[in-house]
Amino acid sequence: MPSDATPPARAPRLALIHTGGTIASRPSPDGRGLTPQTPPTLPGLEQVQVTEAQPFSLPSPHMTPGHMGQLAALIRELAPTHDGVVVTHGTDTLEETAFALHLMLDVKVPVVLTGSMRHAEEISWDGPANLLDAAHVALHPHSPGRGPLVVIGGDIFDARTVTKIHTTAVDAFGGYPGPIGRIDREGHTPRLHYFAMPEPRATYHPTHLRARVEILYAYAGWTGEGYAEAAERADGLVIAALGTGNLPAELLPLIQGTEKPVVIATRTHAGPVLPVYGYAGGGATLVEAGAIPASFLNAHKARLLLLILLGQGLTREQIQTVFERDEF
Ligand SMILES: NC(=O)C[C@H](N)C(=O)O
Repeated sequence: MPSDATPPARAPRLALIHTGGTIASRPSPDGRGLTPQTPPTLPGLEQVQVTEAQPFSLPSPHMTPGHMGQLAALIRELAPTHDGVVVTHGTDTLEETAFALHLMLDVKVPVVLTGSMRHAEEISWDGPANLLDAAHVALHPHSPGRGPLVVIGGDIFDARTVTKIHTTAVDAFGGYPGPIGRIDREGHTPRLHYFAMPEPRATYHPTHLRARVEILYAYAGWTGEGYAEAAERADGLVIAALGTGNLPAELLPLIQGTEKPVVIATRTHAGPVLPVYGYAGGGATLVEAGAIPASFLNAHKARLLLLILLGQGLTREQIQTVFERDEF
């Protein structure tokens, strides 16, 4: 063989992990409604070597932090021998799994989550296009270093900010400030653009994911019903508070009396929690009472961060520092 002969480029290797969701669902034969049954087939990627795995097949409302930990372990195992990883997942809790992986995984190859809003027997079945887009994104040279990504309807989201914004629409995902990239196809050729450079991020290595963290949802007229019981049985609380992180006055003494970490997120769909109001229950008084602002994380992502930090054995003060410095 001549010495300058270049070996043939090897086929890209993609790990495709199925976990269930509508992308794997069909109407069940007994007429009970949609249930996960058959994982989708990846269309039109002949030159790619695909390894498939199905650690479980769940509707995503059945996902738990334990499943997320199992998925993270499987991705760690597959990543060294693959160029990219795609995870198919139900859309209801997809953002939670994406964020848990974001916090726990430091693999070098891109990890991309996708799902579908319509099932395989519907006319507008969006599974194949989302899966193909996700595979292209996972194997694209500009994708590494961005943490786990979510690809739906051609939009590429990061795990920190993505959220499900519609219960039925095909473009069901959004979040503030929006997609970090976009994938389209010119004929069969993918065209991918990112709108920003990758950023460094902190990862965590919890020894367990069993901490009990509960979410309480604030509303006008809440006088703290359910708070004492939740604070008693949980290891930490997250409150989906009002506006910039404010609560009715009755919550202030309850938070003052809680030793366990209490994180204040907002039920408002965009923007940070900021301790600016000084009336009883205003954000400034809650922080003074020891509550931890969730920055721009929604309540369910703040819950996962708190659960992971508790599982790593961090103290209340260390947890506060992670939230304060946006170390996620
Ligand atoms: N579109 C979907 O995947 C919704 C479904 N309920 C799930 O999350 O499993």
